[in-house]
Amino acid sequence: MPYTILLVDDELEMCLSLAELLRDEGYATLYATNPLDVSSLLRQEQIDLILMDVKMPEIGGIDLLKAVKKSDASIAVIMITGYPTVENAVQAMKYGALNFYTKPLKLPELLREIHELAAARLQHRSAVADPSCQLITRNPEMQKILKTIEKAAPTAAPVLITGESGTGKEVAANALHHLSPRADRPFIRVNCAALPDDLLESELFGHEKGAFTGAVKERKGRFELANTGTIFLDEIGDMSLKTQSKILRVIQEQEFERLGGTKSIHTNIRIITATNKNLKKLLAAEKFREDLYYRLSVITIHLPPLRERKDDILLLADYFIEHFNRIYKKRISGLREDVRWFFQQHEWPGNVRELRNCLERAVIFCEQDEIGVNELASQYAELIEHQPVNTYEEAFESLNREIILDALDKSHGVKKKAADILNISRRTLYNRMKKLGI
Ligand SMILES: Nc1ncnc2c1ncn2[C@@H]1O[C@H](COP(=O)(O)OP(=O)(O)OP(=O)(O)O)[C@@H](O)[C@H]1O
Repeated sequence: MPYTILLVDDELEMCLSLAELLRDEGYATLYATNPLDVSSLLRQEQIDLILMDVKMPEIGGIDLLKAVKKSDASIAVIMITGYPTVENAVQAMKYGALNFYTKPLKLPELLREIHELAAARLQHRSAVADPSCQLITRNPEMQKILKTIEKAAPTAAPVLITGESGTGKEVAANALHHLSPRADRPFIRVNCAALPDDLLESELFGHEKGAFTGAVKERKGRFELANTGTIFLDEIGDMSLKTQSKILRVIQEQEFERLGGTKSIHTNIRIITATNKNLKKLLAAEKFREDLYYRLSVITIHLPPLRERKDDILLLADYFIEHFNRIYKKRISGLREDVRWFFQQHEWPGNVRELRNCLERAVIFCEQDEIGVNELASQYAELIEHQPVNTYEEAFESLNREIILDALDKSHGVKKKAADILNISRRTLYNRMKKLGI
């Protein structure tokens, strides 16, 4: 998607000449001569930057700036005026404008600033498109979680992510980092369950030479390496009370010492934690410090298990098939109907990870156009075989009906949209609806 600039000025001439100039520079442009049109444009288009006149008859630029920032703080705004006053410039900066230009415009300066803004935004977008931080979903609960991630990301507030193993906690942590102003700083993950206590502490805080047998030279810990960036403490529920108290101190004082050291090391990091344990239960059993829990859970995100968001199963399946098609140079078009049906019935105890692994294997073994039972690992093939045969047709039909009705509901009855949601052609949708008597 190109970098899109919206021009808001009551002088049409000004809009047209700037739009042409910016288009020549490779940007997509839109313009509004009436500032009252801006809110609907913001809803319809993905706008990256607004160049806004300060003085307009319908609504003042400063009020419009406030409204824009309230609706989406990530949109950059540059104010332009023919009548500069110190008060206006101060107000513009106060409410989040990036700069304040006076007419006649110093074009080279303005263009340079726009190029820089566009480069940063496009780099940020490609980081967000990185699969390690892309949560694929169409589930309404998960959509709310994506909104929370977007809101929480620009802050430095600690985030606690809970959910069963394989639900995407690490992906969410990655997204939080990549959407934050720390995106180009380190993102350091530590699996707190993987190491015994002493080793974990040395891993987290580093050690001085001779701190313990085997510490032949000094070593920086993960907190030091993550300085100015984000540290992601995974499986926090498995951490000992002793290590918990040390983490609490880092949060409270933003300082720590290496093992065997006396010098305090100052650190500026954002902490994201995750666990698949029930921390409330650990609190009750006094296995997790309450004070630390409250420090870590300023923002909490709970990722539901895959069985509670069945509408994501086929979407994720298609996504993984595409992904592994690229890796293994295959051209598999999808799942055979009986496998699709089974995928929606299965409980997926290993959640998205299990689905991903299942499909990686299937793509490797598949020699046909679609993945059938034979390409699935034996445990799945057995499960499919043991499905009661007489109810299969019925169950399949009722499930199919449910999925189609759900898509029609989501698309407000627009069949083209429903077909897009289901990732099938409009003709296939019509045929299935006819067959099911919808
Ligand atoms: N919504 C999603 N979209 C795309 N990929 C996903 C999604 N959720 C999970 N994954 C993929 O599933 C796998 C497991 O996800 P992840 O490692 O984030 O889970 P987790 O909750 O951190 O698991 P654990 O508790 O075992 O560490 C990863 O390969 C990840 O890329």
